[in-house]
Amino acid sequence: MNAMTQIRPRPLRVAIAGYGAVGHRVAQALDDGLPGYELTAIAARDKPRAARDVAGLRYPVPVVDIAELEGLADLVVEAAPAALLAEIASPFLAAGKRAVVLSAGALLEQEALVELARQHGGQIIVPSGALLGLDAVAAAAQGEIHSVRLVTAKPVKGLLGAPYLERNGIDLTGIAGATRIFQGSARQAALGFPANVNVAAALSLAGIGPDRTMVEIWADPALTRNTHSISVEADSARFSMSIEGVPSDNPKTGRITALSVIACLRKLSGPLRVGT
Ligand SMILES: NC(=O)C1=CN([C@@H]2O[C@H](COP(=O)(O)OP(=O)(O)OC[C@H]3O[C@@H](n4cnc5c(N)ncnc54)[C@H](OP(=O)(O)O)[C@@H]3O)[C@@H](O)[C@H]2O)C=CC1
Ligand SMILES: O=C([O-])CC(=O)C(=O)O
Repeated sequence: MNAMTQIRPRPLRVAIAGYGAVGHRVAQALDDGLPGYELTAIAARDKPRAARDVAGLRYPVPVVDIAELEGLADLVVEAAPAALLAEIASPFLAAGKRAVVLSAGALLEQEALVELARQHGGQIIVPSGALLGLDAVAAAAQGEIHSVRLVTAKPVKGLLGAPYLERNGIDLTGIAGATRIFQGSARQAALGFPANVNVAAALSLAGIGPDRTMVEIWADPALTRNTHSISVEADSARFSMSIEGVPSDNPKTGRITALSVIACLRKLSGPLRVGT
């Protein structure tokens, strides 16, 4: 081979598990072209419906069951209901591959997945998702963090269906103003609101863990955006930040969540990497 020959690495094959608000947007970005990546498979619950949509992509890919994804890809983006996390991520991690995990709350109860990744040289990547500031929290965690607090406020329809509401007989439909509906640890928040506050879990994993990260959840009928405010006290810095996310087609999920996955993929493969 000529010493000047350039070997172009083959693109990383990406599978998307869950073709809802996040999966759909990430698939679109991959189909439009993300340098270093190639979309190769999608898992959906309603396969015929997803296949009809996927047929409209520039480069349609097979729509398959979750169990088939690992054979078709080097990395999986998990964008499915939280209960499916282990089923989606385990085969990839056991094969030493990477899993980008959106259902961060489920990860708190699935510590075996981290061990699986460790044993086989795989990696679980939790993107910033709908939150901000995880870079600063992770940096502060290299010193001593005294406290981390998250206050989440969502429009009522961004919270409906959460098991915590059902368990506690909380009916949000008639509330007149901003109402605090939960206060506790990130671990408790993840259990009670598995599809609503994955941000709390991600924050806790970046910082001082799910039992010391404190969370409040508010329902506010006057809000139109999913709002998350974090405040951190550490020996290196004190900071507070807020984000007002525009809901996506799924009112529970901010639009920025899928964009965070796309940015995360770019960061994993690009020649310039900015941020912790
Ligand atoms: N980390 C973060 O910051 C954030 C995380 N999230 C989390 O990200 C995940 C994805 O969110 P989002 O896209 O909004 O959720 P959606 O509900 O819009 O999409 C999930 C998709 O998974 C599909 N699905 C259900 N069962 C299966 C199955 N067995 N195999 C394949 N697909 C299946 C659903 O299909 P169907 O609709 O037909 O049931 C749906 O299309 C959720 O867990 C959400 O809580 C969301 C926002 C922020
Ligand atoms: O999108 C959001 O605002 C946050 C969200 O749903 C989650 O953390 O699960």
